[in-house]
Amino acid sequence: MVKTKKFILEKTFENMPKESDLKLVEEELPEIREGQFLTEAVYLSVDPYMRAYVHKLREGDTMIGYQVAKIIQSKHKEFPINKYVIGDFGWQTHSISNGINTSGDMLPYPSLIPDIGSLPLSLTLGILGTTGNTAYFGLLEICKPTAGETVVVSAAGGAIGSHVGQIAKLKGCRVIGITGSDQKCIWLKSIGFDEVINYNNHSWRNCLMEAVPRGVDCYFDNVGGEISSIVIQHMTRYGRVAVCGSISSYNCDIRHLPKATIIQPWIVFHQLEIRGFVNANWNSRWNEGIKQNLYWIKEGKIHYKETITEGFENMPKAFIDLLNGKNLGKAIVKVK
Ligand SMILES: NC(=O)C1=CN([C@@H]2O[C@H](COP(=O)(O)OP(=O)(O)OC[C@H]3O[C@@H](n4cnc5c(N)ncnc54)[C@H](OP(=O)(O)O)[C@@H]3O)[C@@H](O)[C@H]2O)C=CC1
Ligand SMILES: C/C=C/C(C)=O
Repeated sequence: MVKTKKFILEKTFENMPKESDLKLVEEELPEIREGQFLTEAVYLSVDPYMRAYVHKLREGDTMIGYQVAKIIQSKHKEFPINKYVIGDFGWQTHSISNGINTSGDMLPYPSLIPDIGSLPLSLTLGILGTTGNTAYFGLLEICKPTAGETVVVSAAGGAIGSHVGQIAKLKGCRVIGITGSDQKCIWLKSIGFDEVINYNNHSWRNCLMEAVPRGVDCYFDNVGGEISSIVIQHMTRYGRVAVCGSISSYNCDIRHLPKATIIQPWIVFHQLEIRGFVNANWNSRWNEGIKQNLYWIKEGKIHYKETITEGFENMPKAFIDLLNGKNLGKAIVKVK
């Protein structure tokens, strides 16, 4: 009999989650049946959507999330023992799966991890997985940047933002990142961003104006709220906005969202295209994104960082750290 450890939602989050909202419990798993396999988690992904989607959970439910896991028992011919799998197994150490996605978000998981050579398996949760493909398809298919254009990306020091900026540079664009700390600004400059603005600096709006003298052609929006309203006011005619996320609102009760500057006049008179998207939109091209990002990493054209927290029991801390902006690049928990 195998025991799993898992985090359940003890208390629905109010504003910023607290560690006490989550409870670590143990549960005995049954023997696997024909068509099932048993996994042991190696890396857990730590993502903002866990906060945004938590309203779909009831108290007592296992927290949602993706992980890289090793198959330790199998009665499923497509998921053999000792292989590694990416699965929507939630915040738990051991899981039984029948190979079918149960989270309902339509990403192509569970699936065996792709061949990434000697690179760390954790990358398949980040730059060689969902965040990598979100950056790749969101930027190229919605913003459609062309050489010489100005691209702004918010949450630039995070997993998706840092990747978006580098792809835009590869396409010949001028790239401005907006992020929340000087340490992140320094790293982003070192990997090729033309300008990086710390939104915690009170003069950040002026810095943005100076950084985009010809206006913003493309905005990759990870944060929403006032930062995005300000960027959108600086867009050029026919500018394109890819709305990837709105993390500035995730900790707010939907009835008490912060007010942001009205942007409709700029949308109308500059004839902007603003489009939201979810990464699963490109499921049919999923491997194309992975292959391209792998190629860029191997060629040294794209750089990445991971913030790895050790220990399954530290998952709540890693999650709260992410919401507080403490991660540089992709946030991951290493189980052992
Ligand atoms: N549409 C889709 O298919 C997907 C969308 N997403 C979305 O993409 C965005 C980025 O995700 P991801 O790269 O995984 O996460 P990140 O690695 O970017 O981590 C989140 C970052 O957001 C920033 N942040 C937190 N609170 C605020 C705030 N109030 N205002 C501004 N910035 C804030 C912090 O950095 P800082 O120091 O800069 O404040 C933090 O590090 C999120 O909005 C997420 O929900 C993610 C996956 C798929
Ligand atoms: C599909 C992921 C969405 C967010 C909001 O993170």
